[in-house]
Amino acid sequence: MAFVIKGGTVVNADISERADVLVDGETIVAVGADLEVPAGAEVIDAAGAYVMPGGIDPHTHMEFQFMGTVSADDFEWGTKAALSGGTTMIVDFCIPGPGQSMVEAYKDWRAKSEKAAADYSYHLAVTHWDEGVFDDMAAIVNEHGVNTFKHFMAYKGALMVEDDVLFHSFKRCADLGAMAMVHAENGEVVAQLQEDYMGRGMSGPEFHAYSRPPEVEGEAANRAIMIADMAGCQLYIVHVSCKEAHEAISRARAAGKRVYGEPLIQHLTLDETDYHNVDWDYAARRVMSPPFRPKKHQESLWTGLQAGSLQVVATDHCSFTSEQKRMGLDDFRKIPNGTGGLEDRMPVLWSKGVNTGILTPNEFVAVTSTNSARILNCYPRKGVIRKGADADIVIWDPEATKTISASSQVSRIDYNVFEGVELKGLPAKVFSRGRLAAENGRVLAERGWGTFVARKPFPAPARALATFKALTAPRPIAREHGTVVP
Ligand SMILES: NC(=O)NCCC(=O)O
Ligand SMILES: [Zn+2]
Ligand SMILES: [Zn+2]
Repeated sequence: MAFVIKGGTVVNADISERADVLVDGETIVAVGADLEVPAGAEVIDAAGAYVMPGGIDPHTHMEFQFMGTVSADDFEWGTKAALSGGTTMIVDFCIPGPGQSMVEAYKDWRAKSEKAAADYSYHLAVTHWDEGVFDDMAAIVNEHGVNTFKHFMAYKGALMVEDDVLFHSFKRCADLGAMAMVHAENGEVVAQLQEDYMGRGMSGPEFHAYSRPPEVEGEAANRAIMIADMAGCQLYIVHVSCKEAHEAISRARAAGKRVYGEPLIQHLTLDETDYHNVDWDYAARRVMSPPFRPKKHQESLWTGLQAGSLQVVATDHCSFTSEQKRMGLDDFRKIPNGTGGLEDRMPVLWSKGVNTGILTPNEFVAVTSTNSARILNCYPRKGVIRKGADADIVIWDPEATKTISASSQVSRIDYNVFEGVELKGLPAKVFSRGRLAAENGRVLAERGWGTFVARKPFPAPARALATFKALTAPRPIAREHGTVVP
C-alpha cells in the first residue's frame, strides 16, 4: 500500500527541507517537493509538523533475567511502549546465562523477540573467556548478524569480567571487525563500598548511589579506553552518567581514538535527590546503575551531545515493578537495578533539549536515530528519511502537549520515573516499515510485527585500526649480537 506524507518539514541529521515523502510497501521510494500522488495512494497531511526518521534506542533489556527476577516489559510491551513514543527500533542486550553459550543465548533471544511489535537487533555479552567464546564470537558476527559485544566491568560475582577477559575479547573484536562495548564501573570498588555500608547498617536505596560514585565510572571508562586502544578496536561506552566518564571519552576522541559515548535520558534529566525521598518505594524505583548523579553532571552530558563527544541518547530500559523492587527492602544490593523510559525518551529529550535551545531538531534526529544507525552499522536502511530506507517515520507535532503519567503509559510497570514531567512536542503518527504503528500515543502495532535487523561488521574502521596497528607495531632493533633480524 502506498501513501504520501505531504506538507511537512523533513528533518534529517544533516538537513531540514520542505518535502513530501512517498512510501510504497515497507520502503521510502521518493523524497522531494510537491511529489505527485500515485493512483490509489493515500495522502497524509503533515502541515506544521516535522517528518523525522523513527527513533532507535541502542540500549534495552527486554524480559531480562537479572538479580533474581525478570524485567517486566517483554519484547511485545517494550516495543509497543517504544512505538508510542516514536522509537521504531531497539537494540537489546543478549546475555548468556550461567553455562550457556553465546550462540544458545542468541537463539533464546530470537525466540523471545518473535513477539516484538517493532524492529530489533542485539548486542551479545561476553561474560567469561575460553575457546568456545573465541569461536562463538566469529559465528555471531559472520552467521548471526551481530557486530557488537558487551562487557560488564561491574556486577561482581555475576556478569562482571576482569581486565584479562577485556583484553582477549577486545582483540577478538578487532580481528572480526566488531565493536566492543562496556558498562564502565569498577566492580571491585563498588563491591567493597557496598559491604562497607551494609556492614554499618546503611541499607536504604540512597546507599546504592553512594556505593557507586562517579569515580568508579571514570576509572573504568579510562581503563576500557586504554585497553581498547592497545587491542586496536572501537569502543562504545554505554550509559555515560557523569563528567568523569564523559571527559575520558572526550580526551580519547581528541587523541584520535575511536570511542563513542551513550548518555541516557534519565541521567540527562533526573538527579540523585530522587534517592533522598523519604518514600522507600519512590527511591527504590529509581535504582539503576550507574545511579542518578548530582545535578552538576548533567551539564557535562548535555554539552557532550552538543560537542559531539557523546553521540546517542538511550534509555537502558530495564523495567521492574514496585513489587520486584521490594526484593531489596532490607538490603539495597538486592533491589533489581533498572528503570523504564522507552516511551518517554524522545518526547522528554525534545522538551528538555530542543525547546530549551540546547539542541537543534537536526541534532535531535542525530542523537535519537541517525548516529545509532551509523555507529551500529544499519545506516542508511535505518536512521534517515531518504529513498531506499525503511519507512520508519515519525510525524512530530511540535505543539502537542502532555503530562507524563504512569496511569496512561504503555509499559507494564506501575510507576514512571518521569511522572509529572510536562511535554511539548510529541509524535502524532509513527510508521514502522510503512505501517501505521502508533497515533497520538495509541499503539496500533501488533505483537509479531517487528523483524530482526542484521548488522554486518565494520570493514572501514577495522581496516584503518589494523593498518595503524601494523605500521606502529614494535620492531626489533638490528644488532650485531643478540636479536636476529628477520
Ligand atoms: N542499568 C541497570 O541498572 N540495569 C540494567 C543492566 C545494565 O545495563 O547494567
Ligand atoms: Zn549497564
Ligand atoms: Zn543496560
